Amino acid sequence: MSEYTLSQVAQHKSKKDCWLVIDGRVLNVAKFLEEHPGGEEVLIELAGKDATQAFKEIGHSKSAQKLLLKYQVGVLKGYTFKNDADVQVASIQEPKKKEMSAFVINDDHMPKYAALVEFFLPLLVAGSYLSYRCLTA
Ligand code: HEM
Repeated sequence: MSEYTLSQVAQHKSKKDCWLVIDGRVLNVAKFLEEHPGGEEVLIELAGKDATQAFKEIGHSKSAQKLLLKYQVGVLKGYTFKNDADVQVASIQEPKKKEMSAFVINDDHMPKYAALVEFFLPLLVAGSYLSYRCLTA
């Protein structure tokens, strides 16, 4: 993946050649300008600059974060990613894994436990009631 300095990114600030940086990723958003739900103006205003803060302040969704990857043309020179260049992908996929493991626990253990309680609890109640009636008769 190519590396660019911020001054190299700054040379791409026209509507037809519109680059910006988000989280150390260099993005060419020229083809995304018209599609952006937040309008093209905000992107053009930040063209050639680091738009990380603005992007985060909006609270963009997970799908918006994934969309960043589609427009990536390189990485910012000197930017240190937490793990590796794909840290963003990893952090996007992480919640999915957590959802899956929670789902497996729910699906696997809880119903068995619940079935046991559902079966024995009424028997216990009925048994206790009958014993009480026999003893007090
Ligand atoms: C390549 C970079 C960007 C992508 C892929 C992107 C994508 C999106 C998407 C998919 C949405 C719809 C809402 C959501 O899913 O969160 C959105 C909304 C929006 N975006 Fe971006 N965006 C980018 C950069 C920016 C930047 C740099 C700004 C700067 C301020 C910005 C401002 C907004 C605003 C104001 C909205 C509308 C929020 C609303 O109406 O609730 N976006 N963007």
